[in-house]
Amino acid sequence: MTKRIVAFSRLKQPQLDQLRQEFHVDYFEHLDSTEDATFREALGKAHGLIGSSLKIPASLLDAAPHLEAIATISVGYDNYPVEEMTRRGILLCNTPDVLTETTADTGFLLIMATARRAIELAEFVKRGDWQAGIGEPQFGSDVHGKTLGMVGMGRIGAAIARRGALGFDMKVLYSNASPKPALESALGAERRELDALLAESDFVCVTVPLTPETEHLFGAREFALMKPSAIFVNISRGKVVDEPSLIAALEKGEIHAAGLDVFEQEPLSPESPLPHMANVVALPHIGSATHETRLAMAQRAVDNIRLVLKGKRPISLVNEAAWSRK
Ligand SMILES: NC(=O)c1ccc[n+]([C@@H]2O[C@H](COP(=O)([O-])OP(=O)(O)OC[C@H]3O[C@@H](n4cnc5c(N)ncnc54)[C@H](O)[C@@H]3O)[C@@H](O)[C@H]2O)c1
Ligand SMILES: O=C(O)[C@H](O)CO
Repeated sequence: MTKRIVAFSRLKQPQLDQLRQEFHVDYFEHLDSTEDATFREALGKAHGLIGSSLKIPASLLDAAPHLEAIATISVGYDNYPVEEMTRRGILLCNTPDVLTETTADTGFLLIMATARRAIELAEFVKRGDWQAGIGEPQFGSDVHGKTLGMVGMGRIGAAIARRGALGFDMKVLYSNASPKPALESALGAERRELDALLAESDFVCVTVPLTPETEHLFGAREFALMKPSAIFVNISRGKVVDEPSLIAALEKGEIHAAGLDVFEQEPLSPESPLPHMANVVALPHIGSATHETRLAMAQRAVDNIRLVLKGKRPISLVNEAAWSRK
């Protein structure tokens, strides 16, 4: 029997062809909702599911009685019902490593663009406002030599810290679930409790996953602990931040500026004050969005699902417990 895969995100033709050589593929290039009737019908026969950027509720698993694995084209997996998948023996595979450096580049882009006001001042030139030499009203803040506070020192956190310490001579502080002695020796990084890190850092950069523990980790209390000159950068997930508290902190001058790739609601509503604030750089969740990296992520997801459906261990597995039950 040929196994069946439902693909619910855009894949390149060679990747689709690769899947089609071994499996029957129901391909939904643009799927807006898991309520779509044709999608649900295909899911009823599917052994594998591959895609990204869609919330998969636990109840959807009832519509997929033959499902063996989901391969998400992302490292983050907060929009999947991991516990319920494990209970049912369904594997969840993700795409770590292949996107680490690109996402770290985007994190550092936010640090630089926000500190040096690059977007705001590029708009100033575009509007024709550059009429004379620039002066203090256009000055930014230095990045080199400052203190970088990493909240989350995993793959992406470490890659941003490395850029800061080795490329920009920054002092690196970090808060992480476990100590990182190798990074302490290599980068001179120092571990801090979150409150101390917030009080000491010039840049606070968030790279934790979204979990019940990290949801709204940043609220009014945390922003009040930061320096008035601090720049806050979020490259992880929007829900790690209580957005009204961030907006209030920026408005009151409790912190100086913010660089944001992710938001509580995506796409960000045009009604949100954030993209209209001069001291905010807002990007549309492009952490990993380069041609090279998105291709590598999709290929990793394709490789993961092919392996699982052939009875082999995937390259990147989130729920080990589901594998050990096989
Ligand atoms: N903006 C984007 O496009 C984009 C791209 C890739 C990843 N991400 C996000 O970045 C996250 C991190 O990716 P990664 O590959 O670095 O993951 P990772 O698992 O390697 O690193 C996460 C780190 O956070 C730490 N952590 C967890 N809870 C914490 C807490 N409460 N306080 C301090 N540290 C805590 C963990 O110990 C771990 O070291 C992903 O889960 C995803 O949500 C966003
Ligand atoms: O988690 C991830 O991989 C990124 O957010 C891209 O979707």
